[in-house]
Amino acid sequence: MNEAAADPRPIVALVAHDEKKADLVAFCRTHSQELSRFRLVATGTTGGRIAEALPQLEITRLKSGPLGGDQQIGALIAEERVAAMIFFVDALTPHPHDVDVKALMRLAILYDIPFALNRASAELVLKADGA
Ligand SMILES: O=C(CO)COP(=O)(O)O
Repeated sequence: MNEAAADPRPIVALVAHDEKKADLVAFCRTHSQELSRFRLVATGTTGGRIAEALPQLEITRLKSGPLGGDQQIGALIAEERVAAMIFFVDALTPHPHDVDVKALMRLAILYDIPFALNRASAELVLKADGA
């Protein structure tokens, strides 16, 4: 993440559980112009899916969520480098790394960053961030 210092754009973190990845890709397609004004950082698989579908969007991929990617985004939040987070949550499936997800949300709350857990909220967050 050394390139972060050279990129002055505020970070938007993008995450989606497996069953919601297609929805997040669709959201990113609809809002690709607005999103390109931010530095996009995503968990591994989510970032891969977005990059594959929308190669024009520059995106930094961290580790996969269950392998520490959620915690890496949490660390960026704790370093006060994240302007907003969009996390499409699958509310119907249990996840083995649920503690990581909870920790990530806790940091987003603690550091008072706007974060959206579904599409309707993501639309509002993106609008409110001046995109
Ligand atoms: O599991 C996730 C969020 O908790 C997302 O991680 P991936 O993008 O690697 O699937």
